[in-house]
Amino acid sequence: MRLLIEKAKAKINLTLDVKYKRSDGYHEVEMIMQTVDLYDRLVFQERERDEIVLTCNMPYIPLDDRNLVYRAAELIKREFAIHKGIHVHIEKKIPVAAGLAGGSSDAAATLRGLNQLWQLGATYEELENVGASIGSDVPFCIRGGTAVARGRGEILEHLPIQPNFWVILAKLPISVSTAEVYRKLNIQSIADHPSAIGMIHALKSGDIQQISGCLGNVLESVTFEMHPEVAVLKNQFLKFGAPGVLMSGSGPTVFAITDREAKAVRIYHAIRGYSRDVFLTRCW
Ligand SMILES: C[C@@](CO)(OP(=O)(O)O)[C@H](O)COP(=O)(O)OP(=O)(O)OC[C@H]1O[C@@H](n2ccc(N)nc2=O)[C@H](O)[C@@H]1O
Ligand SMILES: Nc1ncnc2c1ncn2[C@@H]1O[C@H](COP(=O)(O)OP(=O)(O)O)[C@@H](O)[C@H]1O
Repeated sequence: MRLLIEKAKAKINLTLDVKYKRSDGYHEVEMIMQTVDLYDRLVFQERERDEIVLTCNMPYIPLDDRNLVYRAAELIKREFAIHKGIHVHIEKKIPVAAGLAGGSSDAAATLRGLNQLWQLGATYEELENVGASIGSDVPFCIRGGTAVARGRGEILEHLPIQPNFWVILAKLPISVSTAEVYRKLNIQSIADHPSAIGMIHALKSGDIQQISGCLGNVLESVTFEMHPEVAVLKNQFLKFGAPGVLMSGSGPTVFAITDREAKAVRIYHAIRGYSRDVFLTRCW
């Protein structure tokens, strides 16, 4: 029985803008997405029987078709008419319901992993198309890196840049519903729309002050209103001297960026006094 291991990396949104609410209920977005080097590990092992079996190191993650890994495996089996069984062990490190796309990245890793294990020959583009039916963030997570995401998040423009800075992530012990945050967003009241083009220029320049100045997320104020402690956490990061601080996605994770290792380590230790889930990582 063959065995395969895939990393499923977390993402952050360096910019997140919402243009309008669409007639299908989704929001038209423009976001600069960036993978960071914090990842779940997925171990795939073939089974004799034609079944999907999930196990996970975290007790409260559903192991049935509510899990995005299960849905991804089911989908790829149906799409490619595969009648084989698979056991996927999910070793979670990415906090759940955090705005870091942990579930989406696990689903993307499942599509990549099974494509390889069963030698299906699907291209990244084909996997992105399959992934879009699982969730808006899944297509980006197939390739990761740095990309502009438009549409509901599934229309991707991959950017040939490799940003080089430290990312300190902190998540408070609260869960945020993405659907609820989008529902509560009042698009008319958005005063400051972040510029994806501005961020692309800043990333190309590599200047951390310029990158920091371009960070922006229109969902921040919605989540801050629902959970004021997230705004407090952002202010703590700023007090510790982080050049750029932003909430990722619909939250509640807040991240800080810096190009100096000593500063990153200092901020990491300082913020641990305010939040239990803190990670010192890099973008890739
Ligand atoms: C906000 C973002 C930013 O990257 O990330 P997270 O905070 O979830 O990590 C994404 O837009 C989240 O994408 P994802 O979490 O995959 O969303 P989906 O499962 O497709 O949708 C969950 C729900 O969010 C709302 N939704 C999602 C995407 C979008 N462009 N417009 C929406 O209105 C819809 O109500 C949808 O039913
Ligand atoms: N493999 C998975 N890992 C984490 N959460 C999952 C997974 N599959 C389904 N979920 C569910 O998806 C929801 C959102 O999880 P996640 O992707 O971590 O959040 P976010 O989109 O905010 O980054 C959670 O309620 C969780 O129960």
